[in-house]
Amino acid sequence: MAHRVDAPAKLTLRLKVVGRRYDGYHLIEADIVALSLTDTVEIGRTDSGTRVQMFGDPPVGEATRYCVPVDSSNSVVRALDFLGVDADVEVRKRIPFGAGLGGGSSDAAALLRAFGYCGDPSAAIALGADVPASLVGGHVRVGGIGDLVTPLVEHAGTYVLFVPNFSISTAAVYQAFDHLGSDGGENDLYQAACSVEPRLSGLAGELTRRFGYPMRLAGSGSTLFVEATLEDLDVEPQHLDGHIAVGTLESTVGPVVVIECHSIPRSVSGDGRQ
Ligand SMILES: C[C@@](CO)(OP(=O)(O)O)[C@H](O)COP(=O)(O)OP(=O)(O)OC[C@H]1O[C@@H](n2ccc(N)nc2=O)[C@H](O)[C@@H]1O
Ligand SMILES: Nc1ncnc2c1ncn2[C@@H]1O[C@H](COP(=O)(O)OP(=O)(O)O)[C@@H](O)[C@H]1O
Repeated sequence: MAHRVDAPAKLTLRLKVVGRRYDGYHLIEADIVALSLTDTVEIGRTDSGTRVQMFGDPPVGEATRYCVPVDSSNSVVRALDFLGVDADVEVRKRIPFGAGLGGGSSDAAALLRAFGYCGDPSAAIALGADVPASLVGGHVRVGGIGDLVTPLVEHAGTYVLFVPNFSISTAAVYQAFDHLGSDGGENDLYQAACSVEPRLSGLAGELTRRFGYPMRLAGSGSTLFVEATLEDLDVEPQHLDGHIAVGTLESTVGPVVVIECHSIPRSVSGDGRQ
């Protein structure tokens, strides 16, 4: 019988780089919330080795189906290896990939949860920097390189995410940070992300002028976000999908997918520990 679990996206509300480790990884302090924007991971038994399939739910997830490999680099395949089990897994993607929303990490964490993983969340850092935070779920403070996770009092927020049609490499952003440092804002990676992808600052300026809200950067990008509703921004949703509302808008750097979603508590997004 198949077992189905949600894999929530995450939103980094604040990120400080506080140092660098011997191997070049960055030590961070970040506040992260789990979101009602989710992938769905369906796990079935197999008699013939692991099989992973990705499906994309339009309008947000469809590109992922073509762009995310299902080989040994896929976070789900890596999570099965980590557990030492085989399974037949179908992932329905709604979380845009490479957008700083932690979709790959969350799929891996969902799989660990589904198999009843009860080891130390920090050990799961081997699967990706955001996996320990995804395992704990809800509103958390993250330290170390992403491996030290402290649950925080739940934070109820509604957010509008602006997802452009370009992604930004996390590794390139951290590398740029080493040369540029921070501009002192709430996300230390903003200046570095804009240098790796110059379209980002243009888009942030354009959206700020259009909606009157200062744009915030999700993690290493490319998603920009505000704490507001689509109604506050006077944007009409074109598609309602459970706990999210989706629209699109044109910008000078191409189409932008607009998603309204809200934070979800640890009791439904993580391992439930308080
Ligand atoms: C910035 C954050 C904030 O939550 O998330 P994203 O916005 O990318 O989702 C994380 O630190 C990223 O998470 P994630 O994108 O999963 O990183 P990984 O794939 O594990 O690492 C990609 C690369 O980023 C660099 N890296 C990652 C994490 C870290 N603390 N220091 C680093 O220097 C390393 O070069 C690594 O090879
Ligand atoms: N299950 C997965 N879902 C999404 N991306 C994955 C997955 N497995 C591996 N990846 C790879 O991880 C990279 C980062 O994707 P993702 O986790 O969605 O973004 P981010 O790290 O920006 O939050 C992508 O380039 C993608 O090819």
